[in-house]
Parts: sequence; C-alpha cells; structure tokens
Amino acid sequence: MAEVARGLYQRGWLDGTAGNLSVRIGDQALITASGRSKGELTDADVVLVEAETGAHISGPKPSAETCIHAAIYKAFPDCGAVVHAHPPYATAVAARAMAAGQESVRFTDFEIIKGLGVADPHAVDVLVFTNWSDVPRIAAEVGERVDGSVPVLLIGHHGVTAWGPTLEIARNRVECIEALCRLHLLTN
Ligand SMILES: CSCCC(=O)C(=O)COP(=O)(O)O
Ligand SMILES: [Zn+2]
Repeated sequence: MAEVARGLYQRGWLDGTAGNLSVRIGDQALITASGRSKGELTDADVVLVEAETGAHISGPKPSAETCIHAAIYKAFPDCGAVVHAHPPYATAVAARAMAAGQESVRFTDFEIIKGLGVADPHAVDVLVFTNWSDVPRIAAEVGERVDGSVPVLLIGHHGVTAWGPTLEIARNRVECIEALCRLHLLTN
C-alpha cells in the first residue's frame, strides 16, 4: 500500500495528505489513516475497519472518506481494493461536469478506455458525484448509483475514486481515468 501510494504521490496526485487507499481482507479492510502524507506511509499510518460499514476496529482515526470505500465494498463483494486520488485532469473534468449540471461524463473511442475493463470500450459513462461536505452523504449516493459497469467515479471539484480486485488494478484505473480526462480536455 505504501509503495502504490508513494507512486501516486510522486505523480502529484496526492498532494498535502490528499487521497486514501484501502485493501479488503475478508470482512475487514486496511485503510489509510486520516491526514497522513501518502508519500511516506508506515505501518502506523493504516487502520483496520469493517469493510462494508467502515466501523473502526483498531489503529488511529481512519480516512474521512472511509464511508465511501465501505459503500463500494458493500456494493461489490468481489472488490479487493479502493484508491481515491486528486489527479488534476480528472478533478478539472469533474468540476466542469458539476458546473454544467451533468450527472456523468461520456468518454468515447480513446483506446485507454479498455484499461477500465468495461464491457463496451467504445463509450463509457463515468458517474459524477456532488462533493458534499457531509461525506456520508456522498457515500450514500455512491451506494445508490454505482452499478458495477464502470469501476471509477468522479467527485466534483475533488477527485476520483477507482476500485478493482487488487490494489494495483485499482491504481491502474486511476491512471486510466486521469489519462482519459486529459485527452477529453485536449479534444473538447
Ligand atoms: C488534504 S485533502 C482533503 C481531504 C481529502 O479529500 C482526502 O482525500 C484525504 O482525506 P483523508 O482523511 O483520507 O486523509
Ligand atoms: Zn479526497
């Protein structure tokens, strides 16, 4: 987890303690503690929680976004890891979509859509969520709206959350949605 987080941090996608990562271990999950630099995580910077509720089990205060991770684990029993980051192009696309009142952003034709592992790589609709200051409200909406067809989501003026069977695959999906958003901004 520290290695994956360091890689994203070095890309400038987890600035100033931004971002959070988790891995499911059975009914539980290891998630990053809140407010820690993701570029230099140690054993003391992860917390054990109940995977599908986010209830704290042991360790320091868990990520403020634990409830979003829990909503994803609850929706997708085969999900093994969740990665949330603040990459600039995805955050800009999410902000623009939110300002335009869009509930999703459609990406078409770019080859890198295939990296998201979606059924139809020619077109993908990525859901956009309002960045409520009440984070459980974001989590509730995630639980209501995600359907398993696209393993990434955008949060307006905030960032991106991706998931998958492993931490590496969730990380790859963050990279793919950021690349897609860069291409989207270059071509729209
Ligand atoms: C410093 S960024 C504001 C909080 C945030 O969006 C984030 O991703 C990190 O929150 P955490 O509680 O997981 O450190
Ligand atoms: Zn965040």
